[in-house]
Amino acid sequence: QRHKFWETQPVGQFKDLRDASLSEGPIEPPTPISEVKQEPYNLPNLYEWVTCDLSSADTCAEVYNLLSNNYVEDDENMFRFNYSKEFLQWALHPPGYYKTWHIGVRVKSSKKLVAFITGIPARMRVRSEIVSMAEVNFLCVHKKLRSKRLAPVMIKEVTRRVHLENIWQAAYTAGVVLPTPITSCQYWHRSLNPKKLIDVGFSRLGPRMTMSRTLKLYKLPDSPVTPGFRKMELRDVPAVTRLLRAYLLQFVVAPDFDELDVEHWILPKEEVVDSYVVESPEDHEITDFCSFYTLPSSILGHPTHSILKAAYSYYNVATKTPLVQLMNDALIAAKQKDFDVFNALDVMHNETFLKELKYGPGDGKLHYYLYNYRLKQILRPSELGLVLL
Ligand SMILES: CCCCCCCCCCCCCC(=O)CSCCNC(=O)CCNC(=O)[C@H](O)C(C)(C)COP(=O)(O)OP(=O)(O)OC[C@H]1O[C@@H](n2cnc3c(N)ncnc32)[C@H](O)[C@@H]1OP(=O)(O)O
Ligand SMILES: CCOC(=O)c1cnc2ccc(OC)cc2c1SCCC#N
Repeated sequence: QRHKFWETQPVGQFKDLRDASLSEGPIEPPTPISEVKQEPYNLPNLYEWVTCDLSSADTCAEVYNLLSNNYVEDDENMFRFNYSKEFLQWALHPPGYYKTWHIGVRVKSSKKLVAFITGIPARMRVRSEIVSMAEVNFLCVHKKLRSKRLAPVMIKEVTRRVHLENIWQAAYTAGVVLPTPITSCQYWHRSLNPKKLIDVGFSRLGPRMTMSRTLKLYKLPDSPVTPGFRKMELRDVPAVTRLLRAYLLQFVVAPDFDELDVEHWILPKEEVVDSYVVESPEDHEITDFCSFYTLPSSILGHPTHSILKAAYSYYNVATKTPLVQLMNDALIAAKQKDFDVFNALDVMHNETFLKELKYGPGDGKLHYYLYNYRLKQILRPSELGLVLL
């Protein structure tokens, strides 16, 4: 199919896939900042660019409402992601962020926010290369303005603003297939509240299964079983950083986190991100950690249920505790916090525990992309060490 916009972009093109002569690395060289377009791209007349300051409660509320009503829905329109305001501030204010990369489009007359796209800076490792990238996310055009080719303008504008900071690569995910995924991952879901998932129509009672038999199947202990399993604290940041950096080295693409990054991305934040460490009772060494983030979804058109409370597996490292036991404790911790479902992608070592812990495969796929960086061949999900929000 024709990708009229994406065919113009420095991304792996489908026709290149069989051309083994193409080398791995940047597709286009950087250009001098003076040659980067200095002024914003043209929008259709009725609209204007705005930089969204997420530290402003009013602007954050406008962004929240736009996404809450117009962001990603599953193919059956059963759910729509409902990122919270606190989550958006966390996701968009990492160390070194640029306010100018939080880009909105308003209607000139009414000042209504009708489109949004964001970038955050990230130091990424691709094989043995450390590459400064933008992580692009939260691309959203109001439902009433779809199919007007606004998305390519949003993408070109965030690209321009990233170029102005002398960054030439990006990473992003999408549920849609675009030129060209570096890998395609599968979502897996572990029921924590099977009755609610059946009520909303996501799950169905298995054949020869009663509701009570189903509840029993997914029942978990009341508290984590691993000795020394506790909430992560600020004092654990150095140890968790060491564990995570060593663990991520085995993957082809992974973030190059330092202690400041770990403090921002992994330290627990109420209703945003939860993380636990295993502190060995003998020598108080931190041997393992697990983490998950909170991303609720609106349940569309249900008479009694309006919100699905979903936890998403984030970064997990097990060096002494079996990974399956660590991840079962994560399930137990999430159930204690009243989550309805625990979701995980088949990235990193996740496929080693999914079936044993009673995850079921989802029907959606998540494709990962790099902008202006070619990989010689597509990766297996287990070669990917990156989770985007
Ligand atoms: C060096 C720095 C570089 C930084 C930039 C890096 C790249 C960052 C790239 C962005 C990464 C975002 C990651 C992210 O946020 C996570 S993926 C979530 C994207 N958002 C949603 O799905 C929300 C609901 N949908 C919408 O708001 C609209 O449908 C959107 C805005 C998605 C498209 O609006 P529309 O009104 O439905 O469509 P037109 O305006 O008429 O435009 C059609 C063109 O847009 C292409 N399209 C459609 N969906 C796309 C998607 N998810 N990524 C990229 N491209 C996408 C499509 O292929 C076509 O191009 P083609 O003709 O070539 O095929
Ligand atoms: C019960 C299992 O499904 C989800 O948790 C869920 C929730 N909200 C969504 C909103 C938009 C959406 O659009 C793709 C999917 C979901 C999904 S399934 C894929 C995410 C995961 N895991």
